[in-house]
Amino acid sequence: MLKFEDVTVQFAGLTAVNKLSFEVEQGKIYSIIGPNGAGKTTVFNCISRFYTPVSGSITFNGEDLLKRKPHQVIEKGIARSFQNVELFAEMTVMDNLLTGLHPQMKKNILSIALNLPSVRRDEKKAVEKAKEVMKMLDIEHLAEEKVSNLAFGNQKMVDIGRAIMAEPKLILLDEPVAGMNSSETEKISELILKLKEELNYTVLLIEHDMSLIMKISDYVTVMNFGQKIASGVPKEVQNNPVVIEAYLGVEEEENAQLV
Ligand SMILES: Nc1ncnc2c1ncn2[C@@H]1O[C@H](COP(=O)(O)OP(=O)(O)OP(=O)(O)O)[C@@H](O)[C@H]1O
Repeated sequence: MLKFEDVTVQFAGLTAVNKLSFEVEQGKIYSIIGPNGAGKTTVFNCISRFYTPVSGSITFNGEDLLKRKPHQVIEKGIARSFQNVELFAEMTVMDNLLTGLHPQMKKNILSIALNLPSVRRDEKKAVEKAKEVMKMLDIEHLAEEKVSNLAFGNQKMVDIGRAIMAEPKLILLDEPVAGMNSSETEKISELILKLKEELNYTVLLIEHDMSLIMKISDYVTVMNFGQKIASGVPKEVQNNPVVIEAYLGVEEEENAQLV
């Protein structure tokens, strides 16, 4: 579904991503892990088209993603949540979710101004959809709360909910459980599995929480200093000495494990 081939990203002499190649298969949970500054978020920013690689190619369902602009990436079916929640703080949860609506459901300005029946019908559908998403996230009771009044864990839920509103084919989740407590983390873990198993989403996940990664990922790629240093199913990666060394910065005994 998503293919990176030899992708390199540089910022004024710093190589943030170095000849990175990987492929994400449809319907799987694919995780990218690595120490701070490894280049993980830069990978997401390339997919979202905020950054342009200096070389390499990125394709989505066979189409060259690098020819697309950020809003076209969303139209192609790729939505994301952000590491540092990016929401409209002074708007309600419901209104924030509505901003994530699939682009096809957004009507042109003229039909909105004329308040056409079709617009009213779509509005109703959109509100129903937002209610469904809130139910899935267990935040229905917060619908009319201002985002700025919410605890951080709930703000993250809304951020993920907004991405789900677009009904993406591929969802990019950047550290979805960072700053969450264990019950919130459990909720997100169940949600990600549900997205895959019930809604057939493909998930690309960046996360530092190793137990979550090991529990829900189908496949893991490990980055360090912009490069892929290992990849495989969770068990393979977990026992790989190169990975352990990258995380700990020191050689560990043979049977050392990440979790
Ligand atoms: N817009 C930018 N301008 C300059 N340098 C950048 C920019 N974006 C990222 N970098 C640098 O690229 C490198 C990779 O950053 P990136 O945010 O992708 O790492 P990361 O693996 O997501 O880290 P973390 O786990 O801490 O979020 C870092 O050295 C970072 O400072």
